[in-house]
Amino acid sequence: MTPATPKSILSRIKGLNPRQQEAVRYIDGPCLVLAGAGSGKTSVITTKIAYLVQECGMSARRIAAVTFTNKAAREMKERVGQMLHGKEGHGLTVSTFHTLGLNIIRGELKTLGYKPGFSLLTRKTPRRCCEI
Ligand SMILES: Nc1ncnc2c1ncn2[C@@H]1O[C@H](COP(=O)(O)OP(=O)(O)OP(=O)(O)O)[C@@H](O)[C@H]1O
Repeated sequence: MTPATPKSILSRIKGLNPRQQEAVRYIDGPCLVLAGAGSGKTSVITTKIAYLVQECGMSARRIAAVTFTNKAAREMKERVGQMLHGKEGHGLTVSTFHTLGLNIIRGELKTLGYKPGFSLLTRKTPRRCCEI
């Protein structure tokens, strides 16, 4: 059996509704998408990433897709991965905002004056530590 030909980005965009298409193609500034659960928000974001890379010639390194949960990040990575081919997705960031923040801190350790073995404090971390 011959493998299915990968869908072109333009045919993917054609499969979206007019409002989704508008959101994908709008590249002149920030774009807020307000939509209910399961209505196609992730489809807009993933298609837009592929559109930026494949049609607008943007390097994937310049794109960061940020989610709240690890599950959403995993799903988004998988869906974008189905659209980008070869090295197109090289350097793309798809992560939770926690991971993005941590990676920025790790990358800028020297500038921030932190040491490589730094620890993160969360709300659950006790503020007072009594060593005995
Ligand atoms: N225009 C469309 N026509 C038909 N199906 C669509 C369209 N847009 C998205 N879908 C399909 O609808 C389902 C939900 O889409 P998607 O995951 O993008 O929505 P979502 O708003 O991100 O969902 P959630 O709120 O659960 O995160 C998916 O199976 C997707 O392929």
